[in-house]
Amino acid sequence: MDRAIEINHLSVVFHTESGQVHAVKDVSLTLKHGVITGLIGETGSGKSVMASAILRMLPFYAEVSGSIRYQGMEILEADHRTVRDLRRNHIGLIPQNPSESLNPARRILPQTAECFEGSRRERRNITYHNMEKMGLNNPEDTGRKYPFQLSGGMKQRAVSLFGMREQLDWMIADEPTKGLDMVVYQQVFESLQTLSRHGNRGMLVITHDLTLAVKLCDELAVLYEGEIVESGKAKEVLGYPQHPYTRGLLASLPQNGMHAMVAKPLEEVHGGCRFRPRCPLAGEKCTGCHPDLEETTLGRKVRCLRHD
Ligand SMILES: Nc1ncnc2c1ncn2[C@@H]1O[C@H](COP(=O)(O)OP(=O)(O)OP(=O)(O)O)[C@@H](O)[C@H]1O
Ligand code: NI
Repeated sequence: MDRAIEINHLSVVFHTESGQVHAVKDVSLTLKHGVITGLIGETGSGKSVMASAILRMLPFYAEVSGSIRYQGMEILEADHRTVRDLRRNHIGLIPQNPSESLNPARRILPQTAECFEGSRRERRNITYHNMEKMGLNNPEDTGRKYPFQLSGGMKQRAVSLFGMREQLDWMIADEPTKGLDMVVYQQVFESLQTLSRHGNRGMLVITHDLTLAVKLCDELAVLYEGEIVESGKAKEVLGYPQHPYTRGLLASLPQNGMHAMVAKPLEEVHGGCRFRPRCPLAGEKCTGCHPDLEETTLGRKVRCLRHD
């Protein structure tokens, strides 16, 4: 069976005391199994909310609409048991906030070993093995520690084990390389790549790191204010960006001269293109009309009226 995750017209609105937050707006995206899809965009653009929607981890005050299909099932309508099975046996998550995902009162080994199957000893050995793959080079020592005794980068790698269960079909990694030094970064990068290529694992990688995105990902979607503004092959999207926002992200990298984009306005933009207050190309028609995500060349989509 096709193991793709098909997201169609996904919207997420949070109803909070201070008002509504429309975090994801009509996103349609197919995550193909066997390739690595990257999700990039500034802080607050809706990346983690999308991951939570796939895993049905959104809070009760989130209003979710649209569809997320996986193996013939509608995830958004699945019952509790199915959702539990989905998280345990199908789609693993490497969460963005390792501290929130680790139990502060338990040592690392028992809480990571319970992701794996087998006898106590087998689980321990698999855990140590995977810790080493993730650059935790002294696993016995790490396993004995409590979360507060680990650095941020070590905690990040410890929670990575949550996504490494053998039987998982999919792994969603939310900022898997954040805060890692170069050596460890390389190790984590290689284990993600190996897991995708040889571990028969579909993968969605959420990151701020465009260098990681271009090296690791096959496909890429760029989110801006909860909307996809550009998508396609990672090398093409970042090699020849067509949306002014993607260009802005690239121009702000140190190796490209750190040209900062115009700051995001505090007020939400209503009507027309949401990026226009920051856009160097914005013209009159960008105010009147909200652009669709249109296919420009094969497999490439852009949401802009003025792209070339
Ligand atoms: N539980 C929640 N309740 C209310 N609003 C939320 C909640 N979670 C996220 N949001 C809001 O939804 C929007 C998208 O948040 P999200 O965490 O998906 O951003 P992100 O792209 O993952 O950012 P970052 O790169 O900083 O992790 C933000 O405006 C955020 O404040
Ligand atoms: Ni996030």
